[in-house]
Amino acid sequence: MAKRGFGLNGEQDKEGRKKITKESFRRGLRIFGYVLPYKLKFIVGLVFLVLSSLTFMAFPYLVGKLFDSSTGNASGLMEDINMIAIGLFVVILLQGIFSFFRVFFFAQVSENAVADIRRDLYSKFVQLPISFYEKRRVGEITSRITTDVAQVQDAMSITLAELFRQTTTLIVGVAIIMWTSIKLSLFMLATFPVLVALALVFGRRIKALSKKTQDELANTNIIVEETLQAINTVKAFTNEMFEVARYRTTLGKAVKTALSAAYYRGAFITFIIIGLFGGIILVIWYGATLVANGDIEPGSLISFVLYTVFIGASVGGLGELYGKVQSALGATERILEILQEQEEPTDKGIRPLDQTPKVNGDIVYNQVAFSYPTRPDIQVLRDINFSVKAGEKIALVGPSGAGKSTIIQLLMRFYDVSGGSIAVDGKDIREMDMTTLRANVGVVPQEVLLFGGTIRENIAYGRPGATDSEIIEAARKANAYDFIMTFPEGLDTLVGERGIKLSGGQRQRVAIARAILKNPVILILDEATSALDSESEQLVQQAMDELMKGRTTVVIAHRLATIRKVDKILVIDGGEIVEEGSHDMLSLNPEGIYANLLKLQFELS
Ligand SMILES: Nc1ncnc2c1ncn2[C@@H]1O[C@H](COP(=O)(O)OP(=O)(O)OP(=O)(O)O)[C@@H](O)[C@H]1O
Repeated sequence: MAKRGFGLNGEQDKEGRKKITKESFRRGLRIFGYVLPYKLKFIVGLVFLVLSSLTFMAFPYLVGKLFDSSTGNASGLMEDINMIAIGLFVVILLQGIFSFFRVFFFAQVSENAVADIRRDLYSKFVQLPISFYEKRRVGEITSRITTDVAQVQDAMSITLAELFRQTTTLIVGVAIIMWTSIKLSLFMLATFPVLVALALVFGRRIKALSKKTQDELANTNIIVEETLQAINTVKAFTNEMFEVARYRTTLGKAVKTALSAAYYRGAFITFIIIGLFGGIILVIWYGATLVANGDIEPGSLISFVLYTVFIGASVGGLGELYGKVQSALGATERILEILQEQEEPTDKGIRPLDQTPKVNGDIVYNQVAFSYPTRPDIQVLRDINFSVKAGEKIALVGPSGAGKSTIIQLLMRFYDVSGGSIAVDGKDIREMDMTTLRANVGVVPQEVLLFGGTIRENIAYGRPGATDSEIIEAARKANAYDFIMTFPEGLDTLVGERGIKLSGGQRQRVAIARAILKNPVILILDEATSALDSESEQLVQQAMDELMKGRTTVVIAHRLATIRKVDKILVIDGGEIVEEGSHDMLSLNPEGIYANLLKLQFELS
């Protein structure tokens, strides 16, 4: 299936950066809706930002005056060296204090706002329909909640403040130097910013190359991971040397890119030393001639040079920030795109299962046709007609890929039918409340995935809030209690990635216990394809029989021996019902697919 990336429209580059246009900026600002609840703190942070930026600008001025007073060129308050030095300390102290509060308040705003964004994204994720996930890679989706949100957080806390600080430095700095000496300012502005801009371009190239180096190194790691994970296969095919050669080739590429990055890095350092410092020397040289001619005071030259460095740094900083703003806009756009997706019409409140209305359990499929949204060109089901009365049990059998799982996915409204209708208790499920529908259906899937946590939590997932005795009762009925009690921690045994690994049959019994606890009217049993050993199989089967009692049940059967007792068997092939009837009836038709499947399984076993 073709997976499609998302959020990367024509205007975004490979790294997800967005061109800054008026429109993209306007849209990007929408994310600031999340700042609104914290606007007071944001404004306080902004005030501290202004204060810290302005005090910062007083520093070069005072240093110049300090120099002037030492050479007797100052007058008034600025005559006293000690006073100026104290003034400098005060400036630095204030700057330090202001910066602390700026960081403190902005962090409060960004941390809270970002947590709100994450919460909304996650809540959106779990409520989006399955079809949303079919079109996207999980990695891409999770990166919305991790990388993209982190970028927005950066933008709210650091980038915004830096943008403001650098712009103030630039504007106020240029105004002050202009006021100090127009001639020297024009000279400086004609040289220094150009050099800084050049350094910026240079820096970008280096960054791109280091990224390429990292990507190539990552490629070499993929080989290591792949081969080590499949080391048995590598050895079985005696492909050790083939893998070594493959690794060596990719490693060679990474070294080549790393070296060319190093070449640029070296050149960059040379450029900084010669170019940028050369630029400063030029400014000092021209300034010194102005001092010699009596055009400006020596102290002013010192302030001037300091302002020049500040201005240069802010020009460089703004260039960096431009890239960051672009990335943040791209990230914002991708986040907003998800937040605007249409979610499933499920209940938004938490309603306990026992307060959900119960259905009767009559199911009718009427001329159901279906194509998956990702593959509208392939018709997976056509003209499916069958009915199951409340409490009846039916089985779906047929070759792999026939459409059995699809039929039951439609019952849970993971997808809507493309044609025809499915009714429960005579009502089209599209008109039913989705939460009520799903709350009435219990599933024991083919591949049981347990959540990381205890066995108790995993069983209780069937009905959050179930009491201990209910959980134990469910585990007993599911034939799971005995094996659970063989673990020293019993129900508190951890399963999942960091816990104990349960066998296929054990996992199934936990899933059955979960379903028993849910106590659904309609039950879907998707038999495991992988064979269980006969003892485990018997325990699972007993548990399933217990679970089926009194429920409308649809079994997807792989082992025909288990479905002799069902009321009706539907044989599915190529998306259609090709045979229908009881076991006794179908097995009597020697030409029939069911009879043949039976024969085949009998011969195999
Ligand atoms: N999410 C999906 N997107 C697109 N096509 C799908 C999707 N899931 C299944 N299909 C296709 O639909 C057809 C029916 O698949 P389905 O899983 O319903 O078969 P099945 O009878 O349950 O098979 P099995 O017994 O192997 O589980 C197959 O051709 C499959 O490739």
